[in-house]
Amino acid sequence: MVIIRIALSVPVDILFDYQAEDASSHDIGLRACVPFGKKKLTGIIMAIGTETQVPIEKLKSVYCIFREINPLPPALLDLFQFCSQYYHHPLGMVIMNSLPVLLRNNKPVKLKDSAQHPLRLTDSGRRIDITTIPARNRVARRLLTEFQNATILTAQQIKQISPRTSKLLIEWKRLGWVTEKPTIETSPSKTTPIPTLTADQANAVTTVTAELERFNTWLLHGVTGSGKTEIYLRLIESALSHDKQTLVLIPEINLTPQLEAVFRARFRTVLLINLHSGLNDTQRLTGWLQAQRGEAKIILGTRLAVFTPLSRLGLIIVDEEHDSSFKQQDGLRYSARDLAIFRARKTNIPVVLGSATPSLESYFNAINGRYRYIRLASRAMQSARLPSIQYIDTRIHKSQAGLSEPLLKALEKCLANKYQSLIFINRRGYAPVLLCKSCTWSALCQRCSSRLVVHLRDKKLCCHHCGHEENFPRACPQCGNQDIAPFGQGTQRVEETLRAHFPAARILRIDRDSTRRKNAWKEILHAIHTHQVDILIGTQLLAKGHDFPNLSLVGILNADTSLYSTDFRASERLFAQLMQVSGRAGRANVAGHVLIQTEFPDHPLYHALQQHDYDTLAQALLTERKIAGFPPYVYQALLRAEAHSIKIVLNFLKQAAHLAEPTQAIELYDPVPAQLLRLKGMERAYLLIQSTSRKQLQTFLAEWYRQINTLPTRQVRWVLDVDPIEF
Ligand SMILES: Nc1ncnc2c1ncn2[C@@H]1O[C@H](COP(=O)(O)OP(=O)(O)OP(=O)(O)O)[C@@H](O)[C@H]1O
Ligand SMILES: [Zn+2]
Repeated sequence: MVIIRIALSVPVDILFDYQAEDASSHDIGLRACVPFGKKKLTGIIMAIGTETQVPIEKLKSVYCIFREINPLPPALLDLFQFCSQYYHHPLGMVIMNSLPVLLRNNKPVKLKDSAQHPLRLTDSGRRIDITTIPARNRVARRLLTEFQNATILTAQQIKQISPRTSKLLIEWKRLGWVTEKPTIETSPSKTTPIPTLTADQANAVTTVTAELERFNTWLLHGVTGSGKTEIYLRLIESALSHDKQTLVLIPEINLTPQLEAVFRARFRTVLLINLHSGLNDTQRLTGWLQAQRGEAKIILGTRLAVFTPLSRLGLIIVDEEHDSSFKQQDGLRYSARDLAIFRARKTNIPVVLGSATPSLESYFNAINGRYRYIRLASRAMQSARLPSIQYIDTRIHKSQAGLSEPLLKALEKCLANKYQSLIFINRRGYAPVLLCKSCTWSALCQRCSSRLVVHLRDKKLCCHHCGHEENFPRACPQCGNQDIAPFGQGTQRVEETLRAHFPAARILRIDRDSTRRKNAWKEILHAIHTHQVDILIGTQLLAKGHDFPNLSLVGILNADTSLYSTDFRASERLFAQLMQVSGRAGRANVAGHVLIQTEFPDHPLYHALQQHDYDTLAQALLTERKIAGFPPYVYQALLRAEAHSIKIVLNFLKQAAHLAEPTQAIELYDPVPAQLLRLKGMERAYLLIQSTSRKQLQTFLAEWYRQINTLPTRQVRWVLDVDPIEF
């Protein structure tokens, strides 16, 4: 009897056995559809055997095994296993949630488009003069133009240009203009000039390339504008020359257009896919399959892309490795950066973590020799220097609507010089709220323990935690006072003030609202690069990764709000963020200046920032952490729980704590309510567990997880959060 053992997306961490006479060991990693209770479910075959614990009369037969696409490779199955064990999350849920939606349902994959090979423009195709095609052949003209821009087009992309191209393409293939043959031609295109590496860059490239064949975690710590992207390009080029794939992980979908354009321009003949969260189901499946088949050579993506099957993986790059977006904040709370390191180790290939402001964890590992450490101390462009940083003491310089006189003066000067400037508003824990000054009533969200944020433009109050929206009240609901006004500076308020002050300036506000539309980012970036904008106003979205050559002045508002936070990571984050946003200034031929409004100009964090001195601050923070017993000196996990009332939650956590058998190596703390107690109508609390030994913590968690699962938890939702970064 042949038994297949399947991982299904159900909240119990076991494999399920089914009979499947036609199965063989080649089927491991394939999808199979099986009966499950009254339902049909599709899961992944993890093992094949001849024996089962299930009584024969209860053993059911598989409906079918889907063999139209290749099985998930063993290395990927290893990654899933590790992920499930390390984060204590059911294996089937780990796997199924990482797969493209079209692979999760009970149907075979329709391979019509995704199976077709992408087409590549040949040299003779490139030489065709577009004007030789009659103007009335609009489809032909558009298609050729697209090919001449991108060189490689997938079936999907071609279909988007026009659904009526098949005849045309048959003809073009016959003429030798396009071909299905993949190329491993890796010589970079001649059209974009390739810079000569700086000494620091050259050193980085040589050092890593010398060890492309084996696992190492490299921390590439280069100041803002030091040209880390160029290093990535050279490393990718090396990987390509061995016909290997590179996985590039980035924190934000907003950063992809810029990076994608740079990569495409450099590697015109190579298939690059972009697996971000904005794709539709078919696009995602297509890219995923091209990656699995090894056709896509460069895979660019956010967090989830770490789970892409890659048959010829040779290099992983994690850009902006310090960014908290790499950690998933619900469900399976994985860190894509940490999984990338695991994956690289298993595959025996290098993983490069790049940042101007490494996380303290990575920095700690680098100075201890666990990671290999590469530093880039200066900016890549000869003319570029790190910006000058100055503080505006807001106790002396009073401000109008948040903007002080010296900052307004500096903006004026920048405008006169025709340079761009950026006003950055630190939003963390600070946004404009509606306040009644006579009775101190403020507008609260009904479902979360948070204040509603004022959106001036559409006269709405919004909850930034659950998305709830309501209209402005006419008067204070508590005392009837009609004079209720927004309090605090949001991006919209600052925009209004600046517009009034500089009526001729072209001002662009960038926040979640203004970037939601499809292609919004592409248009914004285009506007900035073609200098259709004088002043940018934005929040965290603008802080990272961008390269705007003409940006000279950065003004920072509300930084102080994070200085004295209770979160032990607040200083690290604030420093990273300020260094990143300051780093947008003066990256090319214009000098950069940064002005920070603060009430605490003498704070050590600001001192370090002014000196661009990452090390002094990092060392100081590490010392603090060591004394206080915080990561990276200990390893942490949270048991997070939520229910309709905090009493139920705390009760559950106490029961769970009771089940635990802490050893000497494990510290178990009392349950505490979360800082944001109510979220989307649920009340939340957590319990902290920590240990100086990661291994012991894991052993403890595995046993404890098993026991918590035996508790009656009908009213409670709970999850283990390993290596939590938010409390
Ligand atoms: N060797 C070089 N010679 C001249 N210019 C270079 C060189 N390398 C990179 N540059 C240019 O320097 C600028 C900054 O490079 P890049 O955006 O890669 O910096 P970065 O290290 O990623 O910085 P950040 O961490 O701030 O994102 C870019 O405009 C890039 O084209
Ligand atoms: Zn809410």
